[in-house]
Amino acid sequence: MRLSEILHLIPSPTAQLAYDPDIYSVAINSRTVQKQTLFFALKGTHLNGADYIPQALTNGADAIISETPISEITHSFPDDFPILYLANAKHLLALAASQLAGPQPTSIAAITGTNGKSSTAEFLRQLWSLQGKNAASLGTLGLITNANIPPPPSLTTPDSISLANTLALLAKNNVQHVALEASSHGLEQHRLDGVKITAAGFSNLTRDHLDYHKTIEAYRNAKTRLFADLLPHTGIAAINADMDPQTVRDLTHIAANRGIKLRSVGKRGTSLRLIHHQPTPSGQTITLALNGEELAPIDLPLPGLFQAENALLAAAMCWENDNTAYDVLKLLPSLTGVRGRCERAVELSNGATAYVDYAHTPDALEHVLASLRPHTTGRLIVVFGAGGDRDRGKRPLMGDVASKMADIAIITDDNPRSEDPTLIRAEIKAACPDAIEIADRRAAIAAGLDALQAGDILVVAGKGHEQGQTVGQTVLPFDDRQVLRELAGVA
Ligand SMILES: CC(=O)N[C@H]1[C@@H](OP(=O)(O)OP(=O)(O)OC[C@H]2O[C@@H](n3ccc(=O)[nH]c3=O)[C@H](O)[C@@H]2O)O[C@H](CO)[C@@H](O)[C@@H]1O[C@H](C)C(=O)N[C@@H](C)C(=O)N[C@H](CCC(=O)O)C(=O)O
Ligand SMILES: Nc1ncnc2c1ncn2[C@@H]1O[C@H](COP(=O)(O)OP(=O)(O)OP(=O)(O)O)[C@@H](O)[C@H]1O
Ligand SMILES: N[C@H](CCC[C@H](N)C(=O)O)C(=O)O
Ligand SMILES: [Mg+2]
Repeated sequence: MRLSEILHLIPSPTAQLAYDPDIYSVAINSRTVQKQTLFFALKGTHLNGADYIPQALTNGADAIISETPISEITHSFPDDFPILYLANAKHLLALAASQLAGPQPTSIAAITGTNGKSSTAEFLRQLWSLQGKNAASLGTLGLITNANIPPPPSLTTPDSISLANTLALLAKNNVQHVALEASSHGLEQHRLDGVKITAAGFSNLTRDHLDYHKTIEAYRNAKTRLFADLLPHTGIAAINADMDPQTVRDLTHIAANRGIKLRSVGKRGTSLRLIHHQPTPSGQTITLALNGEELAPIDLPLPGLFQAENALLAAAMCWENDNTAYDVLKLLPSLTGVRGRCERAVELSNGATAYVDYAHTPDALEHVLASLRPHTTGRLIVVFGAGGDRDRGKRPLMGDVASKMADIAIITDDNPRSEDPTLIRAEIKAACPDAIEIADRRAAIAAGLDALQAGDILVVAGKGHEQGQTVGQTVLPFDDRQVLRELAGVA
């Protein structure tokens, strides 16, 4: 593809090119640049890609698009070398990456929200598979597919180049239905701008990631981009109507302005209204109304109201038109739980149980504890911490939730990353003074298990499916479920 063709992917390109090279690939990291590569020198969170232009040139870059004005770049270039300034090059990068990677799957559903993205994406993949479709999901849990495709780098929403390449590979392998997680970082950084989204879902918006977005409004605006900028007006749009009223108002407004028909689910939903949910030993029985018509109760083999909300959102993103909705709802009893999400890990001989859950926000912790409370006849015990190098403001809020909703709270380490774990624990404990503090996660889980009596439930929260604990730069092997099983003697 000629550089000029790439530039024409956005409106009104102003560049005059003295030389118009043939471009085979795009790169955002100077280290991955090869010949015939267009290097995007992006302004990052920590570094400036413009500082790596010399390396990109040494590696054979044939053209550069820079988010730093050319006048500020000290490096000299060969005559006629195409280097162009674009204040926000990430949008063009995403478009170029998808053009170069090739066709994408025909149905791509993207889910955003603070909590529930991975679960909803995975439920949607399962629903499609149960319909006999070759489906995949992509997000925090990695790439889940039958196709033999290398996974993209482990982000919830991969960078736009990896994303475009993965989608093209899925399409080549005849996987035409893909459920993607759209993280707020990914949306804000335009990682999804080149994805041909056919359905969008919004689960909820509560506190997280304010270290990055600074304000809840900026965080909400990043997420609503999925509906405002990325979903075509003909696409399927589904929201959880029970989330915070401001986000519901914003999404309703966006949908009305763009002529998008919103499907809404939940207790306040109109497309799929949750009339009643009754916990059962293995999950819950839910009663729904589909477009106002009450249906026979459905057995959902997943515990917790939040799991019902995620399953309903997935269902609403799955049916193509109202006539096929009922067929999709018939599949709900066949859903299976998602790894590390309210996952029953151990059942002790005295009948007490231990769950692993990925709650790492105040709202998630509240939901998982509220969900498991009806399943206990005894006490609810929680082992939890908070990640380092992430939103500090959520720590006391998580402490507050634990102190109010659990009978015993044990504060331990999550992924401290570059922070001092003692200080992270202290920030949580400030709002949870009665908690027991045990730094070592394995010892904390052991203490939780030791405390279990008949009828009690232990929730080990925060790390879900994760296979490691990041301390400094080192990732130590750690799997909450495996540790629980080893300690309980059922490994
Ligand atoms: C804070 C953040 O989101 N950073 C992401 C961002 O990196 P960045 O642009 O800030 O990188 P930078 O280190 O400042 O470097 C600037 C530029 O210099 C380039 N460079 C740098 C070094 C070099 O030798 N040569 C070179 O060219 C870099 O490639 C980059 O283009 O863009 C990169 C490519 O897309 C991402 O890999 C990177 O994710 C980092 C690893 C990360 O930890 N991100 C987390 C916070 C994240 O995105 N999380 C969300 C999930 C959140 C949720 O759970 O809801 C996610 O989607 O995973
Ligand atoms: N609909 C929901 N409402 C509130 N909390 C939820 C909801 N769904 C999931 N949770 C909580 O959030 C945790 C993470 O769920 P999930 O992995 O599906 O979310 P996510 O949005 O993908 O998270 P991440 O941002 O880490 O990728 C769950 O283990 C549970 O504690
Ligand atoms: N995607 C989330 C995952 C958090 C998981 C938790 N275990 C932590 O380390 O904080 C984040 O990057 O904020
Ligand atoms: Mg996720």
